Amino acid sequence: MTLKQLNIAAGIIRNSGKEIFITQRDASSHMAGFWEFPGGKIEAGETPEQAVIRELQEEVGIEAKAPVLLKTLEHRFPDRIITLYFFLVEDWQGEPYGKEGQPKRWVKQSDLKAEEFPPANEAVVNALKNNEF
Ligand SMILES: Nc1nc2c([nH]c(=O)n2[C@@H]2O[C@H](COP(=O)(O)OP(=O)(O)OP(=O)(O)O)[C@@H](O)[C@H]2O)c(=O)[nH]1
Ligand SMILES: [Mg+2]
Repeated sequence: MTLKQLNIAAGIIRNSGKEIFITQRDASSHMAGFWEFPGGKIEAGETPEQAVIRELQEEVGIEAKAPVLLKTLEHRFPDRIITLYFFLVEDWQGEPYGKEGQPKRWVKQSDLKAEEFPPANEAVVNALKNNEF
């Protein structure tokens, strides 16, 4: 069996009150119903940074400025292997919203719950909860 290999860039959008903007994955998508850091697939010819900037425009309607790469990790799902690039975004223009109609909320960093996110997010969510970033 060959597993799909995907490269994903996601943005951890954090405001000055240490709240993080998260969105809920569509019922028809992989990891449906889980909450996520907005983002998506890195396209051919794009850097991870270019991809996170584009995805945040498309999904939540902001212009991210100077995203900072926090963590890169690989996760094997039953049907795919993904490499995730997590960026911290603390500077942006616009107000993030669910541009594709997806539910969204701001959550205090300390109130994040790893079990609400796909399993690949566990380490980064726990690091945020523990104030490592
Ligand atoms: N955006 C995002 N994706 C994540 C996270 N954690 C995680 O495992 N993923 C997985 O990474 C992949 C992201 O792909 P996506 O569905 O967002 O891709 P995309 O925005 O390019 O969507 P499209 O395929 O509809 O164009 C999915 O398999 C998703 O389950 C996360 O925190 N944010
Ligand atoms: Mg996406």
